[in-house]
Amino acid sequence: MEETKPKLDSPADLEALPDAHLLNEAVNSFSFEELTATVPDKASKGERRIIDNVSGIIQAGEMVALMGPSGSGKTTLLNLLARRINNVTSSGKIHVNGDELSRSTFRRISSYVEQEDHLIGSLTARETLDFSAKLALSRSISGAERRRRIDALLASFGLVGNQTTLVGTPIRRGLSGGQKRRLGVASSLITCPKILFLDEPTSGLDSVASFEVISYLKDVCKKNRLIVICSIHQPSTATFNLFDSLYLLSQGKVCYSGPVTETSAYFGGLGFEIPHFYNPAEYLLEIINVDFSQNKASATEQLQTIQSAWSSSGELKALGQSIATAKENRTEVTLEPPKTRNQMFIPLVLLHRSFVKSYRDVFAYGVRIAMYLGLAIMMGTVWLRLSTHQDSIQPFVNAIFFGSAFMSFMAVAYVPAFLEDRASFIKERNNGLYGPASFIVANFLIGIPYLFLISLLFSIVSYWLSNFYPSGTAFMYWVMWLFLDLLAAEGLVVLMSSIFPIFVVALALTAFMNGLWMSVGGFLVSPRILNVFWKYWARYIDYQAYVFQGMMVNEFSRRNYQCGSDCHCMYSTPLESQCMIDGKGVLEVYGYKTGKNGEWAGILIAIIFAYRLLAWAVLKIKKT
Ligand SMILES: Nc1ncnc2c1ncn2[C@@H]1O[C@H](COP(=O)(O)OP(=O)(O)OP(=O)(O)O)[C@@H](O)[C@H]1O
Repeated sequence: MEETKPKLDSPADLEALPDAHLLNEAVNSFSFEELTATVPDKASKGERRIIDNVSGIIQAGEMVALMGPSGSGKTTLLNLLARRINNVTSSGKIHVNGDELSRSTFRRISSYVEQEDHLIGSLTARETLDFSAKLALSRSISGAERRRRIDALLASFGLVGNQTTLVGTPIRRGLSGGQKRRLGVASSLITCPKILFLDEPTSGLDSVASFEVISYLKDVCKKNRLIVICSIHQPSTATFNLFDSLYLLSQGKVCYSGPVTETSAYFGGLGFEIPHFYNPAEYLLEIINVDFSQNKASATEQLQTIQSAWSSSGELKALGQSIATAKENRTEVTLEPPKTRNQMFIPLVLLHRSFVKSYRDVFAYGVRIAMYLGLAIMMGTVWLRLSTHQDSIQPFVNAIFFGSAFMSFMAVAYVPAFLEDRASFIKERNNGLYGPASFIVANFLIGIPYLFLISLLFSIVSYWLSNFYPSGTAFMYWVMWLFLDLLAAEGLVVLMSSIFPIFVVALALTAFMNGLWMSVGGFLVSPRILNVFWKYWARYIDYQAYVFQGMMVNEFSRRNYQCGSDCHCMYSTPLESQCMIDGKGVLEVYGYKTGKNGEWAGILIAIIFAYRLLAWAVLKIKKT
């Protein structure tokens, strides 16, 4: 049915502030020829074309919809056009102003907005744009100019009234779905791209919110001569009519490409009259859809008729002519020389952003602080006021194991927060904002104060309640071991989640690795009798082993324990004649030497850096 055109939130929002920086003067046309993508086909053991010979040309100021039934190849085509494809075999040519551009120049003039927003929920709309601007823009751009650009973008996308509203987290409601989408688009415009790709910018939105997103986008596109290409599922009539051109795909082939205003005449000419009061997008999708048809054979025949009509159409010939003319009149894309960004400044901006997130988003660190405090109270009350009688020796050892191994095991709670940060990083890296080194450095630095706070709080509660060796120095050593333990455990989470950025897999693998380190760490099986397979490699890179032995030495190197009234000592040490056990005797059973704190702390620091370095290497290689 024909819908009425929804109204925008506030027409005043559309009175955008001057946004001359967005004006595209460099790109006049974007053309592509004979784009084809193939994937291996398991059924035929051959290849399957998922994009088949697609050509087109888009002029500056034009907003284009890539439309088609589910699985028709919209996302693949969008990724091909954006030169982001990396898991299919592709061929064809892409030109800007009739010229072939290098990948790096293409990156500079284009931006990609993914379906998932990957916005940081605990930032306000304005802060989101401000951090994007700080990351993207050269420091030679003044603060006043940056604020002017942000004001212009907020106004252009109707977000002035919501600039101080949080994006929203699972427990704090923030912007609406449509406002979030508009903010995501606005933040991708901070780098002033000339060509903007959007993957289903209206998915998950109702028709009013979808209309708003697209109409704000159209306004910005027209005013600034941008090229905007959106894949879109099934727009309402009002939204469909906002687009200038349509690329209609089915089974990877073009069924029509050209002005939206001419679709009705074109399909009418083929005998597919779009009924009055019917959503044209819905009708077009219906006539080219084979999957949901009752009669597959006749639907396939109909689709083939439409596709062959297009391939022999005058419109396609005219399109080929326009592409050829653009190539003949090739003009160079002239851009200002790239302004260098201060690479030292980027980790600081990321650090600042993570800091804001960490104190606003209870899930980032708040939940973990509470969890560790709970564990500290549990540990302190279970191993409550242990004495220096020999009966407490084993409970002390057990408590040390719990304090080191279990604490590092619980670092898996960091997986979701890291995956969220990683997703933001991938999006921002793909849009050329910063690389994995800045991300890893900032992520490491922001964790330090929080992990130190967790170590200190945990120790204050549990150390004294359990009655570990009561001296200030021993307490500080304990805090140090725990702190290094948590830094290494977090490094392991970062590494595993970088390799396998899927929540359940990252969680399972981190837990598996920690389980392994726990098993070979020295408590469950004494290093003296650990089998050679594990003994000669795993133990040396097991961060938990160094923490365990450091804490053991901290407790047992300076304390003696009473054997009780019957003078039957569990450990034979030189103090046996005095009915006492020298704590060093306990260490001997485990094979731990004293005086090696510096060496062990050094190895732990090396392991911490190795985890981060490996994570950096993984992020450098893995692009998605
Ligand atoms: N890397 C790949 N390997 C194998 N098949 C692929 C790959 N990428 C896409 N395909 C297949 O290509 C076809 C087109 O996929 P694409 O995601 O581009 O369609 P779409 O129109 O965007 O679908 P939807 O609207 O459901 O998101 C689908 O059949 C999909 O399964």
